[in-house]
Amino acid sequence: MKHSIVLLPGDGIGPEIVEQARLVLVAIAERFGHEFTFSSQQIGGIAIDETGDPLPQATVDACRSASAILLGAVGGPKWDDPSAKTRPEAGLLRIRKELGLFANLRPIKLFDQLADASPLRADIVKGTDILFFRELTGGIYFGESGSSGEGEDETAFQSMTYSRSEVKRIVRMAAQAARGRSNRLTSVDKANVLEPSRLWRRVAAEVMAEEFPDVNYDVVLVDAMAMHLINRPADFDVVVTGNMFGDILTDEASMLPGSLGMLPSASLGESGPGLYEPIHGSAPDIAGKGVANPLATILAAAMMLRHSMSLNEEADLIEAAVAEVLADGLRTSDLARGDSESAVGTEAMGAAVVAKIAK
Ligand SMILES: NC(=O)C1=CN([C@@H]2O[C@H](COP(=O)(O)OP(=O)(O)OC[C@H]3O[C@@H](n4cnc5c(N)ncnc54)[C@H](O)[C@@H]3O)[C@@H](O)[C@H]2O)C=CC1
Ligand SMILES: CC(C)CC(=O)C(=O)O
Ligand SMILES: [Mg+2]
Repeated sequence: MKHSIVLLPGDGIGPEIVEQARLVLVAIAERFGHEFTFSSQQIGGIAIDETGDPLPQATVDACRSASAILLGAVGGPKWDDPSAKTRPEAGLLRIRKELGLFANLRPIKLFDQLADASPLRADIVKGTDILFFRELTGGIYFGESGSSGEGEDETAFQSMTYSRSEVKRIVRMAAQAARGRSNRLTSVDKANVLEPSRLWRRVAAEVMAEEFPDVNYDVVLVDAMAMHLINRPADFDVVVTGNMFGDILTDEASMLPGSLGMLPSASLGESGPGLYEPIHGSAPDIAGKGVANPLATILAAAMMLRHSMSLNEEADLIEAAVAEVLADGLRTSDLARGDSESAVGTEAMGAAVVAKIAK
């Protein structure tokens, strides 16, 4: 089968990890006789440097006509000047909005082989298998913002807005997914304080009562959820929440499997190409050192095969290959926990996964 894949390597470790995922996709194509074509486009800081725009029109055009998009990460200290006209992160927010990618799926799944990699006790993290649905094109990240005044009077604001239809579509998608899993959905909000959360809670309850009465449904406040996640993670199945809460809770949840470097995500809309990326950022502290963990991006490539191309066997094979390399004892330094001497680098980890697929 033919598929065109747009690569958006971005900044920092982005190019290093996307290259390993590309090599894994090449191995899949060879083994199964598919034809994947790759086209690299610019986004983020590198795009600002080259074109002045973190999301050049050529990138948007290429993404629109692709089968799927694989992104590394954007951002870094070079572009952090608070007075700059634009930022790398604006490019990522815009591509999500332009393509209507309102649902960000972030699976938090434990590899048994990594039970010792989590900073939490093995008996707590055991059995963790959560699928987060983070709303991705609304909420505070897209709210009206501005600043005024000077000196001690200087003030800045960013508003949080959610509409009925935005809540409905993400809750529906999450509830559908719950039906295919353990039939449990938890909605996370801050309805005790925030008006958009109160709308979220009301609309979510309506959708669940009217369309999904068979799904076990509950609601949890976001501050309590932050605690429950590290206290009893195995109690959750599908979780649906807003843009910022989902962003923060999933970085926290990355400590359950042991590292931010292990968590992939899929950003999907009603139709059109999906965008796949690790949940982490551009990790400027390790960029260029060849030590970044490529597994989150490789697992994002597996999600791409499953969700955008219906290549389930191929996706399963990538996930099995990752499990096998971990069973063989391979660890990048983020997973090595105090034993970074024996850790392998980005390329060695990617090559090990490729070898399992090619065999
Ligand atoms: N989707 C994206 O493109 C995102 C971009 N960012 C941007 O990334 C830049 C850095 O942000 P940070 O707060 O440092 O978050 P980060 O996620 O880049 O890094 C946090 C920590 O995790 C480590 N880490 C992340 N990914 C890793 C991997 N694959 N292997 C090993 N270690 C890994 C880093 O070395 C760092 O110590 C900022 O400019 C931020 O805006 C942040 C989050 C998401
Ligand atoms: C715009 C991004 C930097 C937000 C983020 O941290 C994420 O999507 O994980
Ligand atoms: Mg984030």
